[in-house]
Amino acid sequence: MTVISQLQAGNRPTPVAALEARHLVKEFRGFRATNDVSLQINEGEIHAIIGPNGAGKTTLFNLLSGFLRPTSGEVHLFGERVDQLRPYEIVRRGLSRSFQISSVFPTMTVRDNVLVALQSPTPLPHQFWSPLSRLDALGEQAEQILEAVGLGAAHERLAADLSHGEKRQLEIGISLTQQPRVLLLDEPTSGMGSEGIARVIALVREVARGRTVVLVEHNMSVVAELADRITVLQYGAVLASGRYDDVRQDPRVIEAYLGEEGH
Ligand SMILES: Nc1ncnc2c1ncn2[C@@H]1O[C@H](COP(=O)(O)OP(=O)(O)OP(=O)(O)O)[C@@H](O)[C@H]1O
Repeated sequence: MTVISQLQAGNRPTPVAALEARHLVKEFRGFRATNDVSLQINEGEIHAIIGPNGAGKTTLFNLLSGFLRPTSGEVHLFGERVDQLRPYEIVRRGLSRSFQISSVFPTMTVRDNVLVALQSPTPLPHQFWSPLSRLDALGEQAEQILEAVGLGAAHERLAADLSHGEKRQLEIGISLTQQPRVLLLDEPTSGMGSEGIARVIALVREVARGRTVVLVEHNMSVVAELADRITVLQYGAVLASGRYDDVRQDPRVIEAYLGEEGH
């Protein structure tokens, strides 16, 4: 390494870890679904977690968001250890997630779905019993969120009548009600056609402004479009982690996963 390159490397600002896994292990009756996973997700980045079916992506998401307690290891959110906290306590600290299985109430309107989420006791418990003026303010907030996720024109529709893609947009809107600094998205484009996928890519870019996004995603062109860095899981362990263009050339990754997809 030359002096100049050393200086350049030295001058690079140290990235701030938004979310960090340290030697995470999760065992289900002796089976290791998560096997010594350490990874750092930097503030402001879009980070994709990929891997073949059964590689442990959902389990890792559940560990990062407090829906599962690790067998061993730690999770840190902005430097604070959170792996022993309950999911709502983690939400209060700035992490929110969407689910592969829909969290939308089908018999309510799109707007009411967002309103209910805005009134949930997290992150501000005193909002639960709100005076009417407070509800007006929440109504405005709901409209802004719907606008942001591209559902501004759909607010009076029943959630059940939304297309699959629109439901995913609404789910992202619901996650945004908690004003997360870190947003976890579980397969945001699953089951979508190319038009829906293009819309979700644009939406994720939009919501990623000023926040950190971690997504589990099977569609490699979506990953290539969106991710600053990726982590590849295999058999519960990290196979590779880094910039997409570097990781996709890793022969182990090509063999384990990307090769299957013809990339
Ligand atoms: N609650 C559980 N009890 C027992 N085994 C489990 C449990 N949850 C997950 N597993 C196992 O852990 C492994 C990882 O599962 P996980 O759902 O995390 O993988 P994944 O990468 O998300 O898969 P997919 O891409 O198919 O959604 C699988 O072998 C699965 O059967």
